[in-house]
This record gives sequence, structure tokens and C-alpha cells, in this order.
Amino acid sequence: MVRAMSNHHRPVLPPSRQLSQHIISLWVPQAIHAASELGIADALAAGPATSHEVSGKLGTHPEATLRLMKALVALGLLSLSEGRFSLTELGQCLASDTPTSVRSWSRLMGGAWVWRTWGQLTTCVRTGHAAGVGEAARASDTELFDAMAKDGETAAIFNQAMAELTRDAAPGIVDAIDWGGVERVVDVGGGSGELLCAVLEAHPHLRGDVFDLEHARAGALALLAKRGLTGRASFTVGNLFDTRPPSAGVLLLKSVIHTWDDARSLQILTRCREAMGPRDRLVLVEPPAPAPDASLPGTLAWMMAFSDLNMLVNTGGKERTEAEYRALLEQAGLRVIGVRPTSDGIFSVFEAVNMSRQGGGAPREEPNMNAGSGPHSIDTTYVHLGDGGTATPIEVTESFWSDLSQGRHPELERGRLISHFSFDEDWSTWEMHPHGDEIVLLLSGAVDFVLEQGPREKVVRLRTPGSFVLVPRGVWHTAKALERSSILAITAGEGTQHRPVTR
Ligand SMILES: C[S@@+](CC[C@H](N)C(=O)[O-])C[C@H]1O[C@@H](n2cnc3c(N)ncnc32)[C@H](O)[C@@H]1O
Repeated sequence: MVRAMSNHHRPVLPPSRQLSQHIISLWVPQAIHAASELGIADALAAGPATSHEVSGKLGTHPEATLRLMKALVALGLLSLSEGRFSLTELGQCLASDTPTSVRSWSRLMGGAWVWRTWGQLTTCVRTGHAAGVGEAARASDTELFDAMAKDGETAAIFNQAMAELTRDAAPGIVDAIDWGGVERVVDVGGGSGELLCAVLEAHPHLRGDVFDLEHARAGALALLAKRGLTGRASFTVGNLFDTRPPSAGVLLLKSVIHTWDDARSLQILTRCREAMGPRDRLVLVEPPAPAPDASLPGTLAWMMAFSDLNMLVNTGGKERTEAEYRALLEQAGLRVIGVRPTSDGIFSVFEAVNMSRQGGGAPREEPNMNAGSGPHSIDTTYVHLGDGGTATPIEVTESFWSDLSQGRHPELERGRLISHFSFDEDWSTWEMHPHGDEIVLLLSGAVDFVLEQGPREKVVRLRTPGSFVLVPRGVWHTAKALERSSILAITAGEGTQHRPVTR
């Protein structure tokens, strides 16, 4: 009763009617698909027109065109006034080549290929395999992509659809990655080249490569040329199941792993690891699947649950949780050094390094030899707490701090470093850690810890061993020794900045 009253503008439908609305929702993507195939939005791009004028332009049946356009009005893609139809904001997204276009995405999802595979969902759920697998076995794992290479139009639609999905997420992805010290990036399975374009445009010092199957080559090269990036970018054709991508400071891997089951994903991740030198990072970009809930259509949980089925029917892939991506990376011999969400709230970037980077060869499978080691002295051994829950002792050499500031310890940038520092003079610099709060704990002596707060300075007096100060991320700070003192710091060191203290 309360529900019905509070919702009186839209009466609550009985369950059978609610379900019926889901059942008939298959009409919707086909209406949108027909509109995008026929180019109805492009026909209205110049301004309002009658359905007769539109069918005349498109060479379609006049009355059937009117009927389709009425359905598009019902969906909110068109509006109708005095017999003339116009594009709404939603409808404009069906036009080609506009900054918000999702026309190719609609052509892909409503087109014969995807429609056919979804039609076999029942069988896929019975068998756990992608559509077609097990009945008429696929010629190869990449059969679908190989077929696209022979059919230029499907390849163009698929790659443009991927570009449309990547376009809006790309700035947030580029921002979430630390490009310091990187000269070259390879977008592995980079398809259309959309993400590589965004990276190269944001970081003019970088050079890059798209590594993908043949179907993506022509489209990616055309896009790189259109964006004026041909001089800094190339395309390498290869199959990740048996070929390593070219080496680079950053290997990007966006929306590739969800395409495949665990066994095939491990093959791809292993090929990437084999291409990685000691300082290289793999940056996997995927939306981690949230816990399922009964949210309304359009929420992330809804989208991920259906994207998961889309992967099942088309390629046998799947969506994964953050823990599952972490486990997969570790299994492939890659140590996860950080996971961060991008600003769009959908994707996360998983950064990983090659576990076998020191010794080469196969990934370490034996237990962590550092576990249970000790006793250590904090004077000579610091500890790195990795984002993946690791605690690694770091032998401190005389050049440790200068090496760190010159980027010679990339493996320490993520996570936190527990370090020890003795001093009897005031620090000569201010420092600032942009990626995390810091804890500074007094072990001995007496220190005035100075935090910059706008134009003012706040002094925290550390006098008793065991007292500590919490330094918020991004706050510049320095210290003054009142006597010989020693401190223990727990620091998120990535991106640390220094500037001299002016007296
Ligand atoms: C879902 S698309 C994503 C494209 C692009 N990374 C993006 O996010 O826009 C997956 C891409 O991975 C590529 N891919 C999948 N398996 C591959 C393999 N074995 N070798 C090379 N590329 C592969 C496909 O060709 C396709 O371009």
C-alpha cells in the first residue's frame, strides 16, 4: 500500500506484467539496430524532417519507416512535432562520427553475429561453452576475429564499437597510470587504437604500438593517421596465444582478459610477462565485477552481470572480481603492485611487475622466503609493504635514498615503505607524498614536525618515544631536530616531491 501510494505516478505493475516488459525488451535493441543500420539519425542530422522525406533519402519503405520512427519516438530517440521528426539528445548518439556516437555499438549488439550467439544462451549455460563450441567446433580460439579479418565491414563495426566504448573511459584510464620514466607503451589487444591515441595525446614524449590480430590493423592505422600520430605510433600484428608483444615500459591490456576463460587468459598474461624487463609494468584495465544485486537496469552490477553472459556466449570469457584478477595475474608470475579505480567509477587499473624480474626464467612458485626471516635491524633493513599483502625486507645501502629519488627502485613506488632515519639537524627540504598519508613515529630524541597548512604552518611536537604524527597525503612537511633524533616512517612514496627549505 505504501509502495503503491508513493509511486502513484507510475502504478506498480503486477509481477507477470513486469516480467512481460523484460520479455518484450528484445524489441528495443532491434528497433535501435534497424535505425542505426539504415542511418536514420544521419538522415535527420541536418534538421527535422517528415518520415516520407527520411524514407526518400534512405530508399526505405515509406509506411514501415514511419512505423519504425514512431517506435523511436516511444523510446525517446526522436521527437515529433507537426508531422516532423527531430533527433533528441539520445537520438544524436545514433549518428555516425559524432563525439557521443554509439552507432557501431548498436550495429554490433543488434547485428547478426551477436544476435545469433545470444540465441544459443540456453545451450551455453548447459555446456559452459561459447555458442557453437562443442557443436561445430571452432577452427581456432581466434576464429571469430580471424573471420572478421576476412570481412572488412564486420571488423570495422566491431573495432569502431570498441572505440566508442573506450573513448569516454580513456581520459580517466590515462590519468590513473603513472607515466614517469616511461618512454614507450604497447597497447596489447589495443584494437582500434583509441586508447593509444589518448595516451600519446596526453603524453607527447611517449611512443607507442598497438599489438593485435590482423582484423584491427587497417582501422588502427587509419585512426592514428587521422589523429596525427603516425610518426609516434605503429601497429604490430600477432596472436597473443603464441607470440610475445613487443617490450615497453608499460604494456596496456584493456578489455582483453575478460574476453577469455582462465586458461587462455593465463596464456596471454604469460606472453606479456615474457616480454617484460625488470622495470616494465603491465597495466591491466578491466571493470571489476561488483557483487550481484537486484539494482535497476543501467547500474554497474546490472551491466556487469549481462556483460558476463555476453562474454560466455561470444568467446567463452567472463567478467571477474578484483580478487579474481589479482589471482590470475599472480598465477601468471606477475606481482600486483597497485590497483586503483579510474575516475569514471567503472574501470580499475591493475599494475603488475614481473615476479621473475631479478633472476629471469619462470615465475617464483616457492613460498615467500622472506616470511619468518629475521631478526632484522631497521637501521640496515627497511620493509616494503606491497599492495598485494607482501612484506619484503630491503637492504639499505649508502646510495638508497639517492637511488630512490632517481627512480631506481620502481618496485617500491607502490605500497608503503617502512624506513628509519636518524638526524641531528633540521631537514634541508620540504617533502610531500601525493598518493597516501604518512605515519612518522618518534623512536628517540625530540623533533618539531612542521606541516604546511595554506599560508600557515602547524608544528607537532614529538617529545616522547612512541609518539607519532599523521601527515595527510599531499601536505608538505619538514622536521626540526632539537637533539639527535630518530624516527620511523611508513610512507606511500609514489610521486614524492621535494623543495628546499628557505630560511
Ligand atoms: C574487447 S576488444 C578490446 C579492444 C581494446 N583494447 C579496447 O579496449 O578498446 C579485445 C581485443 O583483444 C584482441 N585480442 C583478443 N585475443 C587476442 C589474441 N590472442 N591476440 C591478439 N589480440 C587479441 C582482439 O582482437 C580485440 O581487438
